[in-house]
Amino acid sequence: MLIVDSLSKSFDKGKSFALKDVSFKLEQGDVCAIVGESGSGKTTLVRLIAGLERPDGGVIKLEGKEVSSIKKLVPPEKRNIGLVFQEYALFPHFDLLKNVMYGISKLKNKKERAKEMLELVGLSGMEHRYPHQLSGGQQQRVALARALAPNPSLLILDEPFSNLDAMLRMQLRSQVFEIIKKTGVTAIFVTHDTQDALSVADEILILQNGKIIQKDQAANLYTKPSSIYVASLFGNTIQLNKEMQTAFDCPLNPKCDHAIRNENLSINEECEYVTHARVLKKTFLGTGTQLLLKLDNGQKISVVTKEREVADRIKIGFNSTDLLEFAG
Ligand SMILES: Nc1ncnc2c1ncn2[C@@H]1O[C@H](COP(=O)(O)OP(=O)(O)OP(=O)(O)O)[C@@H](O)[C@H]1O
Repeated sequence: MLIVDSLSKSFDKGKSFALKDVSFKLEQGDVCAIVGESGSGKTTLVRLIAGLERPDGGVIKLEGKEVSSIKKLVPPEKRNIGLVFQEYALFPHFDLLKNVMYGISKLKNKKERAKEMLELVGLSGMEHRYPHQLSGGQQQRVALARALAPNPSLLILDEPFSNLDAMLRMQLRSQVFEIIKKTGVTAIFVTHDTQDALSVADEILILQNGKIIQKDQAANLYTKPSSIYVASLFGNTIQLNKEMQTAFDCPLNPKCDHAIRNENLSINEECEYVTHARVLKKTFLGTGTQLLLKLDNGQKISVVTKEREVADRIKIGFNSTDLLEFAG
């Protein structure tokens, strides 16, 4: 459905690449999250797919047709791609119905379609309100209705929840992806929030310095990250370097790198590998406590525990089944 093949883009005459040799495919109905730190190339990738930039190399095909290459650039409005951005980009002087109708040029029954879309996003009855009369979450649902109205072959959502507070973000995230699944549209969702990505995407693509470093199903990315970097994107991870291996008395394969996830560390429980530690600092987080620990060999680590009451001296450990191993 979408094929991205060896895509490259630089902005300073080839001196540094914003994207380098990026290839992936999406099938009809796939929901793929693109995750990466600031500057990793997420926006450049979706701008290339949307036709807002021309690639320096590589090809993009949509529904079997070449839409981008060095030689060819099908304009954005001819790609049948729906876009939803962080800023809702609604017309303030149009009511909701007109805002949604705006995106539909080809369909005859524009009004019915716009009403249907507003109903889909849970805003029927509000057709004649103006954007300023809506909350941020409602405005983002209008933006989604507008993007879906022309029945796009691909929907791109670029950081759509960044402007919203945590509670609303969670609610809207599940509503939006329920709607996306209901319509069966293929979707690309750009985010720097790995929780967003894990909770909604079938597949996650990780970008680092303009390259794909892993593309996998959400559960696999969490359990089988390809590097410590990927592991640490999905939660607090403690690297088991030589000193840490000595502290826990767990000599590991020297040809590989190893790490353990914070949530797999046990406090004051029987484990295969244990050490003792002095608690230097306790910070109450509500759901648990963050501890700054000084292990008996002098290493300092920071961990989060669900315990609220923690003694000043503790036993800390983990089991070999929870080890993450990466080719060095
Ligand atoms: N129009 C441009 N001109 C020059 N350099 C650019 C341009 N657009 C992007 N870049 C550079 O390309 C690289 C990738 O940028 P991009 O905006 O794609 O990253 P991003 O992952 O979307 O970041 P963020 O999460 O901060 O939006 C960065 O080094 C950026 O400075």
